[in-house]
Amino acid sequence: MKRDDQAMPQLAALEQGADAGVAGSDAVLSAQRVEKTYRNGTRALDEVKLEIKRGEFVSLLGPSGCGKSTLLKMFAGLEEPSHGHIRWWGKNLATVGTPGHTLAMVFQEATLMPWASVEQNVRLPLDLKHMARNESDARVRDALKLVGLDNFHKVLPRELSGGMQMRASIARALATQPNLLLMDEPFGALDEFTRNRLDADLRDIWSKQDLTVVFVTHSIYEAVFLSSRVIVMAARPGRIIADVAIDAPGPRDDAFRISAPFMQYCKTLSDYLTLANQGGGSHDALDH
Ligand SMILES: Nc1ncnc2c1ncn2[C@@H]1O[C@H](COP(=O)(O)OP(=O)(O)OP(=O)(O)O)[C@@H](O)[C@H]1O
Repeated sequence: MKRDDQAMPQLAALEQGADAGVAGSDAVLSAQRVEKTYRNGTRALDEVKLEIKRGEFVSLLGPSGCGKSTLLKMFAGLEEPSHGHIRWWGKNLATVGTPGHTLAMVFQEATLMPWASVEQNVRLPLDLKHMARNESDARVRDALKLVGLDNFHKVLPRELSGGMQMRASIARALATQPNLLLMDEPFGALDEFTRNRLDADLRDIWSKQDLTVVFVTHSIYEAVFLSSRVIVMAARPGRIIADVAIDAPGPRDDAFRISAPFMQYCKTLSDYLTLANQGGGSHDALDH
């Protein structure tokens, strides 16, 4: 496919990053020529090269089956690459969990214990670490406040709406004070209004903390609203076809959702997704 680096500067940047090879000192995550073939022969990922820096909010966007969840699971250490390797803070998985190098994952389902209160659910990972009660009390209180559930400590999950259950799930992750938060389509099952509110709150939480986020989504609008950078993937085999910086000035609020830059970014990502759905974009760019 013909390429035009003038029209698609982000692609040139993507390739520079990939060619740099060794992750920079502020790299939280780096995937170096990562491939994944499952036991049944499905080639889920092909030569993924990606570096994510401290403080970025990166969305993985692409059609069903392009390997977004597979890549996220590898970032969480839940799957191993068939080839290539992943580095966390420039090191191997053994460093994860050391101070300043902690990660947490939020899944599409809230996965709360139904018999336990919100507070007990959020405390669970801290109890598993045998954290002193006064410290875990403070962490649970702060995390529930951050997600807007301060008045719901004693409530059972079934008494909460889907959006509030997801808030509790995010609080459970935040209570561990992660430096890296991996989120696999956490708001995909929610109605649009609730999803927009949670997106706005998540963006707010991210902006106030030393937090790097990798977020899987199918939604162009959600990706543009949330992200500092969107990675577009295509399927069969799963691969990265574009790396788009979302450099929108000003606050990301409801006005941003109807602004000209927002629409322009959506158009750019939509063009890439069309290319992905047509089976194009083999580690390469859209023709303009
Ligand atoms: N455990 C597995 N064993 C075999 N194949 C798998 C496994 N997990 C995923 N796959 C396949 O790997 C490919 C990528 O799947 P993955 O779930 O990573 O894609 P995705 O982009 O997250 O899709 P979706 O948006 O539908 O969740 C798909 O073809 C999928 O069927």
